[in-house]
This record gives sequence, C-alpha cells and structure tokens, in this order.
Amino acid sequence: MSEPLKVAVLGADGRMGATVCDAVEKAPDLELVARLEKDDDVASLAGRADVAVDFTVPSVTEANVHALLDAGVHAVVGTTGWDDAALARVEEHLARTDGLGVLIAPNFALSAVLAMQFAATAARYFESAEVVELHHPNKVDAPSGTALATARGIAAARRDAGLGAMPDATETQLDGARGAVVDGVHVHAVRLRGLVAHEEVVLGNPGEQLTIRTDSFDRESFMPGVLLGVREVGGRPGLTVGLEHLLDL
Ligand SMILES: NC(=O)C1=CN([C@@H]2O[C@H](COP(=O)(O)OP(=O)(O)OC[C@H]3O[C@@H](n4cnc5c(N)ncnc54)[C@H](O)[C@@H]3O)[C@@H](O)[C@H]2O)C=CC1
Ligand SMILES: O=C(O)C1=N[C@H](C(=O)O)C[C@H](O)C1
Repeated sequence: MSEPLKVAVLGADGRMGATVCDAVEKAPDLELVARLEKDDDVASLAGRADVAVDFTVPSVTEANVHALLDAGVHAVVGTTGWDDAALARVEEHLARTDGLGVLIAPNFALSAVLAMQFAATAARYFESAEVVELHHPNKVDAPSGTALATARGIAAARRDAGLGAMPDATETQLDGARGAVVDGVHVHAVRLRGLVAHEEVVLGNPGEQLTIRTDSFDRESFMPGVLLGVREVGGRPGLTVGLEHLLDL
C-alpha cells in the first residue's frame, strides 16, 4: 500500500477547517499532519505536507497560497475573495515552481457546482435571470463567492448568445433594493440565523419561470469535493479554478 498523502489545514479552528480536519482524519489514504491557525507559520510546512487546504478569510488567503508555493506544497482553496488579478499572480508564481498545483473552488458541494452549470446552460433561453444567495449570519463576505461565479457564468452565456440587457423599468429605488449588479446580473444576499449555504437562480420568460436551487444543510456537503481536490491537485500542475474541472460532468 502506498504512503498516505500528508495534508495540512489552514483555518483549522474555523467552521470549514474543523470539518475538513475530521474528514481527512477519517480518510485511510490521507494523514493530517498540521492544523494551522492565524499567527502560525506556513513555511513550517516545507517537507512536512504534500497538500494544504485553505479555509481562512478573504484578506489572507492569497498570501497563504504564495507562502504554500514557496514551501513546495500543493494548495486546495475554498476561501472566497479571489479576483482576476489575484488569480493571475498565483498563475505567475506557479509557473516558477516545479509542477505545483493550486485548485481554487468557490463551492465544493456537488449540488452547487451543478446549479452553477445548469444556470449557465439555461441563461441563453430566458429574458431575465437573477441570483439570490442565502447564508448563515456569521458569513463575513457578501455576495457569496458562489453567487459571484454563478452571475458571471450567466452573464458569459448571455453574451455568447448575443442577448442584451435584461428588462427592468426601475427608475427610483432605495439604495440596495435591487441588490448588487455583477456583469449585468442582479445578485441578492440574505443572512438568516438557521441557514448554512443556499442559492436560488430564477430565470424568467413571458408566462414562465425556471428556478434552480441548491441547499447545503450541513458542511459535510463540501467534504467529498474537498477530498477529491486534495487527492487530485498534485496531478494537475498549474491553476485550476472550479471543481467542475475534476468532475466528469
Ligand atoms: N468553497 C467552498 O465550498 C466553501 C467556502 N467557504 C469559504 O471559506 C472561508 C471560511 O469559512 P468559515 O470556515 O465559515 O469561516 P470561519 O470564520 O469559521 O473560519 C476561518 C478560520 O480561519 C482562521 N484564520 C484567519 N486568518 C488565518 C491565517 N492567516 N492563517 C490560518 N488561519 C486563519 C480564523 O481564525 C478562523 O478559525 C470563507 O471565505 C467562506 O466563504 C465556506 C464554505 C464552503
Ligand atoms: O461562507 C460560507 O458559508 C460559504 N461560502 C462560500 C461562498 O461564499 O460561496 C461557499 C458556500 O456558499 C458557503
């Protein structure tokens, strides 16, 4: 039997980090070698970990990834807050490594990955589309990374299909009443005690509506995707954005 893959978790005391630590400890082919929290030194992972999983906060995740690459460790990242410039800096850093891989995914739940894909597929057939994301009230960012990715996917599909702006006669409104606008797609964020992570995409035509909804009722829902990423990232040099690239969809 081959040696277990050595895994470190960054943000190990957080909601996601703690769940990932449990999942790694239960997997016979993986070994949890480090639980890092803020103020711990990422450089200490050099030679100790093969792969690190980052579920920290948007303000530190990019620096963590650069430190992991400097330490020679592959990275699986679920933390939100990535923009094109940050992704480009990671790609540039990866090009200077000896075949390291980084996987960044806005959502590791299969239902969410499928919902994003279904929304992008449906977008070209509808005049209107809006995204509503609903989360626990301890979430620090809005809109969610998943909602941003969903809206961008819808916008790209509409552009490719040659669709113009969506119908909207709103002239006067209270600030924020129509949500945020991401590439022309309205995105609304609900924060509600009792929720975990949910998203609804509503698409409308005259006389009909399609609703695509994903619900993560438990953080367990993200674990198969995270563990798949941990097992596969070492065989995928360079930057991969989105779990869909690892699934046979
Ligand atoms: N991609 C996905 O499927 C999912 C992504 N997320 C994202 O993951 C991130 C974390 O979410 P939660 O676990 O709910 O947050 P949380 O607030 O429960 O956990 C974050 C943890 O990171 C720690 N931390 C802060 N700075 C650090 C540093 N420099 N090094 C190491 N640890 C540090 C904090 O002390 C805390 O324990 C968020 O951006 C969230 O949106 C959450 C769920 C699923
Ligand atoms: O903070 C969360 O909880 C989640 N964050 C990710 C996001 O912002 O999309 C993924 C999921 O929605 C849960």
